[in-house]
Amino acid sequence: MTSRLSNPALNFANASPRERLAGLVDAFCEILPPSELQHSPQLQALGLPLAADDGVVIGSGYLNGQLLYLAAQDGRFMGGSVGEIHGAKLLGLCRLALQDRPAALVLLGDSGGVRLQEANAGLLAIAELLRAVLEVRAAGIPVLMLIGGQRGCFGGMGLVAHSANAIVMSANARLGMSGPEVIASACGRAEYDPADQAQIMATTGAQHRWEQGDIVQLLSADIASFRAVLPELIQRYSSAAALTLSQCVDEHQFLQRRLQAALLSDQLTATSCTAQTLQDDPLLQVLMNVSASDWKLQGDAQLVHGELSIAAQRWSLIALRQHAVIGVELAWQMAALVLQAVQQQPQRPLLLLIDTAGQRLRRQEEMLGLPRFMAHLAKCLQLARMAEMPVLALIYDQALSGAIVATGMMADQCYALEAAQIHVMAASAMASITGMSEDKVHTLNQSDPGFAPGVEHYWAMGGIDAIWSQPTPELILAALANRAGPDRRALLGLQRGGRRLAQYIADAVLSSAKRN
Ligand SMILES: O=C(O)CCCC[C@@H]1SC[C@@H]2NC(=O)N[C@@H]21
Repeated sequence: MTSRLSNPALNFANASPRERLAGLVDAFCEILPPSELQHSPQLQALGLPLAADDGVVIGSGYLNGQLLYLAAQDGRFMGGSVGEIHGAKLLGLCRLALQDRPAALVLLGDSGGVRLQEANAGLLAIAELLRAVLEVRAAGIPVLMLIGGQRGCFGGMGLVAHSANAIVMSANARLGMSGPEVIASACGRAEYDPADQAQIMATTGAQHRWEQGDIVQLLSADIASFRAVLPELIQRYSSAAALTLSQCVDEHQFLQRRLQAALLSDQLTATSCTAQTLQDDPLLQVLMNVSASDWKLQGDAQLVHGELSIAAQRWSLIALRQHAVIGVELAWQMAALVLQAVQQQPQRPLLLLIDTAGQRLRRQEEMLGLPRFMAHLAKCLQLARMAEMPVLALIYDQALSGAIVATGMMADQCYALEAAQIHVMAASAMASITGMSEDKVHTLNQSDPGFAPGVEHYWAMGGIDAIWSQPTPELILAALANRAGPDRRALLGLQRGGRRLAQYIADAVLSSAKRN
């Protein structure tokens, strides 16, 4: 008789993460099995439930004799959300994959994204995971995303899903960026009603994603169906795992057709931007501080782009202004600029100046697949870095959620001005999603480094390279000369004392696997 733990006939949505993994591969072996060391201190401090695996199971198994590394999120624990430990287990697994070269890395996404109770560490964990997944792919190892849980895959995990080589979903599952609660808390229930299941499925459900071409297979709900598609997918992507320029160009054209079909703009504004037109905009001060002359800039109310000189060096520039809100159009337009720079000026460094109020909270954005557009932008930035094009980011005002993960946090180095702020989401939405009172959220936002939007907390956690009082050409050129190699954010968080567990846990994954 098949034990319950390895029964592929089980319904994927109702099965636990360990049941899903045991049914998906042979001889699943868990790395970093449950222990009190994985209890989240932040959840403990808030008096919330704890899990001895922090809501994610990682390990290895075999399929047709091939070694696979796998991770399964537990949507039943804190919505499968990614906190410091949860994220570090996934990061450690990616690093282990780079070292051991399995036939594929298989992620079973079941998550609302950033764990809001660990907002700052969760946001950084997603940024690290997004980059790590692309590094696994760059090493020639396919990354496959399987979505069949009750939670679906949302927020930052929606970005991670779209950074994989392929996504498969069962018909019950959902994939998106902002869920109905988040959108309704910002725009009202008339925009998106959390009680309207039919509307939710039509907006983010697997059938809609399949019809749009966002996923490669639509499956029935049993674990066996997921198992059955893996060999062909592994084979299909084993010689085409890495991100390439032609893939990014194809994706860009595919998304352009989607924008055109929705009658949305795929045009970059050609209106010239001068000191006069930018008057009273904080962006102007930043530009004047770093570059005395020789600007060739165009743009509109949200996006300025072009080229300028910093000391003797010519730079490409992409600047978000006036708390720009990133929806599908703006994400696509920014990706167009990055691709253009990679193709036409690869020797020039790229400067990203960031002021964003986050992702656009609208139902239509979800229909059109906002996380796919934002992941495309992130992938184009990764492509630039892979092409040895230096990418520097400076947050000069606001930065929120997926919008900073897909932009500044994809740069080689990310700096911030003293007065800048980085948030995961607005306090009212945070309260409505977590069930905390708005007063409690405000108190935490004032006092708790895990929540507070001050950039000093992100510096202490390793997410910001340095905080500048004023940008100067000297600082920018020194940053360029000091271009970072592999992602050291977790290590910096440990060294600076603001985020100790991420590096410990990622290292523990590597060393515990060696002992097995
Ligand atoms: O589970 C859902 O239905 C929706 C989850 C919404 C996730 C929000 S969107 C902004 C923030 N970033 C994340 O990664 N998660 C939250």
